[in-house]
Amino acid sequence: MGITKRFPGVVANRDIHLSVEKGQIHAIVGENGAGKSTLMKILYGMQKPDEGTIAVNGTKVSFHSPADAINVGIGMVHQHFMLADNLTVLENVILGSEPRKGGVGIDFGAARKKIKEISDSYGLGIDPDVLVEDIGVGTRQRVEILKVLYRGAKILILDEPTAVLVPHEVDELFENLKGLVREGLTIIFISHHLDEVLKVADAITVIRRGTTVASVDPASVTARQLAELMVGSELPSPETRESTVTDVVAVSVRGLTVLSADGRPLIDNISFDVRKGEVLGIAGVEGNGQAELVEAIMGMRVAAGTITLGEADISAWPTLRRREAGVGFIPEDRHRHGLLLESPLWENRILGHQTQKPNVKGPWIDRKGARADTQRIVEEYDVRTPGIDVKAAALSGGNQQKLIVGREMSGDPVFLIASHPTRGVDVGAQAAIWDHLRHARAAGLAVLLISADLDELIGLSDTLKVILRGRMVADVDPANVTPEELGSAMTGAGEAT
Ligand SMILES: Nc1ncnc2c1ncn2[C@@H]1O[C@H](COP(=O)(O)OP(=O)(O)OP(=O)(O)O)[C@@H](O)[C@H]1O
Repeated sequence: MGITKRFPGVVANRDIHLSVEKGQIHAIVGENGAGKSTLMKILYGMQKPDEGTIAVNGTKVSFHSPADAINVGIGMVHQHFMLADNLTVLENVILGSEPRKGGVGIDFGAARKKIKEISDSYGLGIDPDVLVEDIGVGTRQRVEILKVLYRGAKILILDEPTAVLVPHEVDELFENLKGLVREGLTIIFISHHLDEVLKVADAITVIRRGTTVASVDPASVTARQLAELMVGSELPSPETRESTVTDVVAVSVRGLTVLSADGRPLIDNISFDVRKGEVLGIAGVEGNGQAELVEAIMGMRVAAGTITLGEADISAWPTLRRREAGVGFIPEDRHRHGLLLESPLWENRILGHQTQKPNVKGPWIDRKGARADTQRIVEEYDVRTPGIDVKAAALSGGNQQKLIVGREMSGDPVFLIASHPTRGVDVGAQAAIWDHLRHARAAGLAVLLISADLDELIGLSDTLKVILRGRMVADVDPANVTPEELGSAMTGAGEAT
């Protein structure tokens, strides 16, 4: 009640009132920077509010750390899974809260029994003894949920839980969530996917500019009305109408192969062309080689095969030289590869572009040029920030993403690798990014698009390929495929063997 949280120059939460009923699925929606994550971090003890109170089951609580939140039954499932691949499900689940046997040693038997009980009673279908590296994305997410339940959570906070799932996994997740609330648990989740919110939520709270602006009954609103409540704009569509594909090959990849440390092919003999004015979409369940493909093309990973940009064989070039030759890169992990979180926005504008205009004049960094161009990106891409001197860490996730997209589309790249370009951005910003991509494409940009948002992938792509276990296994016509059909192709259903 009355939660307020200030950061220098911003009020992230202003007198927020949120009341979540036990046994319900409660969705939190709002545009980028509205204050959703801040509110969830406060509820999970990661941040302290400046004002306001939290009550759980009628009792006022005060959190100093997530441990305090867990103690009163609040658990959080983060968007980025935090599981160790080389451990089993059981080892991952008990990590940090291992049951002890007689004071020494871990009581694996007790842990296994408890995991089985939780899995059975909520229908999660989890085998405690498999290695995490051998299970798919949907199962990993259920393991994350189980991990939180194992610690006694009765209220689960999920941050954009469907971002990495294919359609049938989304349906499964929703079934699981419904099962959890039937057993009396409570779910709070953040999502930018309004149609999904309407499908699964019992109640919706809309946050705008730091404060709660509406509590909505999902049965009585449409996705369009919800979008209007959030951002005051209409729901966009990614659809690309006219083709701008030319005959000129911008990028040609031949026989690209990437091996793992133990010699397994992560990318197996992949070849394709991207022509000027073409968006080549790659559909695949996360972890099927997309990351390695992109890193190989960017020169961040050793690979066999050839990559030709225009007339030049760039296969042996370092990353910076590839960028200088006109390759733009919107990375999947914006924190690891996209931004220096502790540096101000204008320095982040220079990152990866430190040898290019407007960031340099002769041999020197041109601070004035970089600052002016950062200001331009902030305006053109609607990056909500108190200024260009704040640290990148101070921006909300969606606004960080807009900054990266703006930077990578600057300087007229000839080839853009866009990995999940609109992940975490709200519907309004998504429409703006789609427009920028379409314009650049019409002007001749070649784009390699990787996205878990299948509507986006189908809508923007001129050509669409499916990647599975490091190989391109199918070509799909984006004009005639539904997200459900594409989802099945991605999981290998119907794959000719
Ligand atoms: N550590 C921080 N320091 C300074 N400002 C911050 C910090 N964290 C968040 N903010 C600011 O608080 C506001 C709310 O951010 P928050 O991350 O809660 O938004 P959000 O609704 O989760 O957005 P998104 O959908 O983009 O993830 C934003 O203006 C953001 O810039």
